[in-house]
Amino acid sequence: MPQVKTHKLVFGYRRRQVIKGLTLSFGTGVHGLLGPNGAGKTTLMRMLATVNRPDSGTLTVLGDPLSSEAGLRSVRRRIGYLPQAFGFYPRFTVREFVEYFAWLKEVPRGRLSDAVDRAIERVGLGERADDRLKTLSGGMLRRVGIAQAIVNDPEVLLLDEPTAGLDPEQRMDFRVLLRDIGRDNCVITSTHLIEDVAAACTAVTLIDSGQSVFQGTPAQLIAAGDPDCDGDTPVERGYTSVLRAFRAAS
Ligand SMILES: Nc1ncnc2c1ncn2[C@@H]1O[C@H](COP(=O)(O)OP(=O)(O)OP(=O)(O)O)[C@@H](O)[C@H]1O
Repeated sequence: MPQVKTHKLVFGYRRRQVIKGLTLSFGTGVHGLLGPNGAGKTTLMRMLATVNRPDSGTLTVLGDPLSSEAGLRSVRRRIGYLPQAFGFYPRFTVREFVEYFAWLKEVPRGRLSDAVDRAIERVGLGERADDRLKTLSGGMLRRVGIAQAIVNDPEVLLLDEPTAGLDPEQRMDFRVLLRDIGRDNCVITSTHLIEDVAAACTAVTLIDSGQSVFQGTPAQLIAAGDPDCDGDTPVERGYTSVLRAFRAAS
């Protein structure tokens, strides 16, 4: 059974509908969530992370339809979420910050210290664990954000543009981490970097104007590519081809 399922999901800001009946399914693996600016990726991620409640439709995470407060609390312990813009306390050290999230996620006290150290090591910040956040670079802060998202070994990991600001070497290390976590869990990562999808994702979801355009494997997206479409790589041509076909049909 997929870890995350949406059925006819609808969400709007005031009267403007931005998610328009999305039916999607995400199982074990690494899912790249693609779409143009304003397509609704962040809004969808916030709903999957249980921050925004859908106006209508159903959202099922880890088998729970999220209809009770107890269900919500238990699901939140089992997911990890890196928001597009995440706030942090500049005077906290890396370790204090990640520890704080481990505590929020109710990681058992006996495992907390090891879980924090492991998360910090996995994002390559072991040497900076005792440095204050205000002394870190933008890319390092992004990695702290990833560390807090994985500290509870989440079964569903939601990452909103995680590679923004990472240097090429870090991006490659990050892909290894994604593949590692995605072997047994469901990882959904939104990105504008199509090459990240081709390199690290086992599945792709493409949305436009709050509607589903494509769900399949990177190979299927590449196969959908029209050689005459814009794009420097096969996967970019697949992206522009399916988007163009969807817009022409609607
Ligand atoms: N807090 C808000 N209030 C009102 N409208 C919003 C709000 N947040 C987003 N929107 C609108 O909802 C739509 C979807 O925005 P969203 O941020 O989800 O898109 P996105 O796909 O993540 O875009 P990007 O790639 O630029 O990050 C856009 O039209 C945006 O202007």
